[in-house]
Amino acid sequence: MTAPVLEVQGLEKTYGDVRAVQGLTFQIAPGEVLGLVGPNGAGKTTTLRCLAGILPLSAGRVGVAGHDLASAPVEAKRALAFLPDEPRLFEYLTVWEHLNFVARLYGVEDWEERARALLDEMELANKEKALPGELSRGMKQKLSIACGFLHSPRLIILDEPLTGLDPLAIRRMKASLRRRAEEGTALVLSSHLLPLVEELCHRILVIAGGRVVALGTLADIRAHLSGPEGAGASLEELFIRITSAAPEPRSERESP
Ligand SMILES: Nc1ncnc2c1ncn2[C@@H]1O[C@H](COP(=O)(O)OP(=O)(O)OP(=O)(O)O)[C@@H](O)[C@H]1O
Repeated sequence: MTAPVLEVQGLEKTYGDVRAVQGLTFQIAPGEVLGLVGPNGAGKTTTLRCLAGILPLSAGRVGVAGHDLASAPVEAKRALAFLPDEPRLFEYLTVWEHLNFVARLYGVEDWEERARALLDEMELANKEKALPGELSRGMKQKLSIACGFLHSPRLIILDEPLTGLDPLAIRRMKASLRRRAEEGTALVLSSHLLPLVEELCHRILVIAGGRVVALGTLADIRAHLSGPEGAGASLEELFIRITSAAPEPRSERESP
């Protein structure tokens, strides 16, 4: 069996006395796309930020491409890209300078050729000299994604990747993500757009109240949760059924 790109074991994150995420354990293989879905406040963003090494875990471990995120953070982070829902750009760097900066950070040697290809792919080829202030919301999102793809990460973590994109850009972005998965990149994708998750993801992790309530293919989740009568249920129908009974995030003052 190929080694997993992402290994998560017993991930737990508390903020003060709020247990935002607990007992999260899963693995992702190369080329696999995992969808992370759950109601508002379920713990999705917290989970993604823990996987990216932005938030320290309260308990558990995360391994990326065989590197432990706590004991070998540089190696682990070198293997991943995190694309938050709000693009974060440098106000005084142009589009091209962003790519140059990222290339230098990650030591990408043939970056100019890759950067040009990515700008073409993201339809930003005529914006090389533009500053972020001159870009639309969707263009900023595309630049952030181009920066994330530049070092060919083994794992791409995306929070609501389609926010702000127009219908054509959405179609192209889905194709870009699918292509990277076919090339062996593992993806974790969090979204409230359930048809997107249904379309792109091989497996789906449903989280509610900080806990995993379902993990598997859509067919697994259907079979497990809805019985024969729900055989044709969409992810949206299953989601509503699963999460309407799920708990709120727990306070540590409550009993476990
Ligand atoms: N910085 C913080 N300090 C304290 N509590 C936090 C913090 N960030 C998140 N929380 C709490 O942790 C829980 C999980 O929040 P999180 O943002 O991970 O949820 P989410 O699934 O991403 O929600 P949404 O779909 O609304 O974006 C919530 O109860 C939230 O109030």
